[in-house]
Amino acid sequence: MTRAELFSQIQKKSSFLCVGLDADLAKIPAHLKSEPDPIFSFCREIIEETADYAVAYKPNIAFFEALGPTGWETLQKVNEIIPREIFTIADAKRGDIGNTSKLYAKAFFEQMDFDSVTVAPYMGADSVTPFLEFEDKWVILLALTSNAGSMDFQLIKDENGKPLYQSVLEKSQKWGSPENLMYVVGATRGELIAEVRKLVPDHFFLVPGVGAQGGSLADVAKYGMNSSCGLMVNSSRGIIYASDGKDFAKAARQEAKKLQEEMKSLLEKYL
Ligand SMILES: O=C(O)c1cc(=O)[nH]c(=O)n1[C@@H]1O[C@H](COP(=O)(O)O)[C@@H](O)[C@H]1O
Repeated sequence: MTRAELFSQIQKKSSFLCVGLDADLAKIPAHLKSEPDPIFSFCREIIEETADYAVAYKPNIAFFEALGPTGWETLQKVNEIIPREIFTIADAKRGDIGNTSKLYAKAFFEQMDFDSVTVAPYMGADSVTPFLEFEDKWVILLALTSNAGSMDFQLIKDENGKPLYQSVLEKSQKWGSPENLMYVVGATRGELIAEVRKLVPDHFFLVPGVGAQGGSLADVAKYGMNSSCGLMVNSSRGIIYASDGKDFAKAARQEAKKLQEEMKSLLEKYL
């Protein structure tokens, strides 16, 4: 998917919502457990009920890998039922020496036809660029993550006072462009999102951390929105586990709708 196509969908739906498919067998409603593929049934209903409000879906690969070989088949099936105009993110956080990264890229872009994959920058240019060689496919590079552990490395300052995440942003911009490279910036980072936006004015950000992790959607829009929106804000547990009863998908729809309505007013305010 191109950047223009993504932006046009954001405008059409008045939404920049990414629904995170962190589908955990231990948390899905009990009545689904007798289905032949409970995780697929769960994701299918969630997708059907939230597709009107979502511009992206982000299956977190760990939740599928943890099921063993059948988990990969489930992931493939889930990706195939996501409507084609909706952006898909394989949240796999990959990155390795070049020839290995190339095969990770083939797995997610060719075997499974995801639009994007999350990649860790730690191993540097040759671990990331193999993912950037696929037409209309995207790397979403971890920049400033939402978790407490982001302090351990990302916020460490060099001798000039520059935090590591800023070096990641500066250097990695040379590897790709706003047409094939996005950044993960946690919603829990508040005003630091503005610092990131200053360094990368045009790139899209994937912003996890609203909902269960407590980040503020209003702050994300205030500090991070650009003239093409430039944001996809993810919520996983806050949407998909809104209810653990038979009404789980309808409850997910309500949560997605609530976020979309807030996003609509933020788009009207800042775009
Ligand atoms: O790359 C990510 O998606 C990600 C980066 C980050 O900094 N923080 C973060 O929470 N995530 C992912 O975003 C999702 C957040 O889920 P919820 O907290 O349930 O909304 C999970 O799939 C995380 O793996």
